[in-house]
Amino acid sequence: MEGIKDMPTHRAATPRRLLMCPPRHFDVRYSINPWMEPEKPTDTALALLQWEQLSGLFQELGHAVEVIDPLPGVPDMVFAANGATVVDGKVLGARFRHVQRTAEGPAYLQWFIQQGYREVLWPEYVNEGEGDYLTVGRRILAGTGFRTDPRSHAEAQEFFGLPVTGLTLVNPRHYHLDTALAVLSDTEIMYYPAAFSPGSQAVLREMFPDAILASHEDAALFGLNAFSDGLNVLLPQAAQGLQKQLLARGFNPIGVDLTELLKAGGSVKCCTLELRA
Ligand SMILES: CN(C)C(=N)NCCC[C@H](N)C(=O)O
Repeated sequence: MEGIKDMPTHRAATPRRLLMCPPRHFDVRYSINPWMEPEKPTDTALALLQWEQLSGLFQELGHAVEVIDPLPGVPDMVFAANGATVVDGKVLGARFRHVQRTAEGPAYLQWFIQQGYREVLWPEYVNEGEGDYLTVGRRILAGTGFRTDPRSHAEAQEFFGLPVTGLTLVNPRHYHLDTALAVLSDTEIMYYPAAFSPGSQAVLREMFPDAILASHEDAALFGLNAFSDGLNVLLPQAAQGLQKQLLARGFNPIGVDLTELLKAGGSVKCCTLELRA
């Protein structure tokens, strides 16, 4: 079995600080990704209930959850992961590709300023926060292809002073990096190879030869939109195959029902912005 002897036998959760935004104004009124079908009904109360269950679970697991108030008129603001990228207490603001989400960038940035964050950058180029920037140990993986401008990758590298590796997404159903790849620990990831260009697949194989590879079925169920604290991995309930793979590697997979939010193309990770001190 590939590299199994090198895998950690004892895993531990580390407490995190997370920012979330309740979906009080949740709706699907426009379509900017293939998951969004505005003609289908949505249930805001159910979205809020599912979100509260996720937030409650994080707290039961020992994580601190901060909350930003949702603005009316921007129903996708629930997807806090898109609101910024925070590493070493530095905040790279988000500049959205689509006009429907433009107001979210300044709203999130203002929250950080009000909270006393001092190193805050309003970006020059489009980037959709942790939707496309995922931190693995002291490296950052950066998506492009649908949302984040590739020129933003150099901007992020310069701002954070950490190596940034660009990865190109090629399948519109995986329009953000965190729909196709999840970070499990400081050295481990899981991903869906077919979501990436051939060159980016080769880069991922080179960097993470022992990564968990998701099946087409699990990736299509948004199974890679997951949050890990190093032990517990919260992911969409339906992604059963990934849950088995995670168990076999010593993680504790926890299935979560966020089906209402999935109507807008988001799930566990999308709702969760990690505030890295
Ligand atoms: C992984 N993350 C953060 C996300 N995938 N975010 C969900 C964004 C959904 C929104 N309707 C959009 O299309 O922007």
